[in-house]
Amino acid sequence: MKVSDAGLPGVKVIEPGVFQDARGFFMESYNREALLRHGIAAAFVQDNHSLSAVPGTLRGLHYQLEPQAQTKLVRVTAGRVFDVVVDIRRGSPAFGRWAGFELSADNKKQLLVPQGFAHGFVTLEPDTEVLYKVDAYYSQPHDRGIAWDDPELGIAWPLAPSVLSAKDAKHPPLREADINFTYSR
Ligand SMILES: Cc1cn([C@H]2C[C@H](O)[C@@H](COP(=O)(O)OP(=O)(O)O[C@H]3O[C@@H](C)C(=O)[C@@H](O)[C@H]3O)O2)c(=O)[nH]c1=O
Repeated sequence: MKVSDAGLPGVKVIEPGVFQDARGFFMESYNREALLRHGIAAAFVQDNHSLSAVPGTLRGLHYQLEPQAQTKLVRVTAGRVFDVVVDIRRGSPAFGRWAGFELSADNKKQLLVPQGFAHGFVTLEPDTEVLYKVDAYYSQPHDRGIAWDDPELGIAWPLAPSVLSAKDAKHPPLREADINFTYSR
């Protein structure tokens, strides 16, 4: 397993070791001890799985408020996404900065999204399936979003969304977002 820093503080790209043979492949998609060796101590409590049928489906940008903030470990098992994280921890030197990563069933890369980051993705292929672990349970009252097209974020999505939920069409820009994360170095 290879773990690399990925442009924003605490964001990491994880590349599991993949064993290919005549049957196909085998990999450990999650190993708590191996992640601990890289300082990733999140105690995951829930696994999520979504299917987006149409390329250009955009989900995001989502986060949960404290005390239900979530670390997310995101991967793709079918298709391909452009996955985006935004640092929304007030006081962070990277506040408002975004980073984007291609995650796919082929590259098997995983993205570690720390608490205090908004997260979203646009699918680049039909029938794309995204799986992710979270370390706090879903809580609808803590569920919040930021506009995917906030001009102050200036996210360079590789394609314009063709499918967006009614909820995701109505999020405020970061400047007006409800945020209660504290940044500590
Ligand atoms: C996220 C979530 C949703 N739900 C329900 C609420 C709703 O009825 C239905 C669909 O929810 P959403 O529209 O919020 O699903 P979706 O837009 O896929 O939300 C997800 O987007 C990505 C980008 C993330 O980062 C995730 O944390 C999550 O916010 O599923 C749960 O029961 N548990 C959960 O953990």
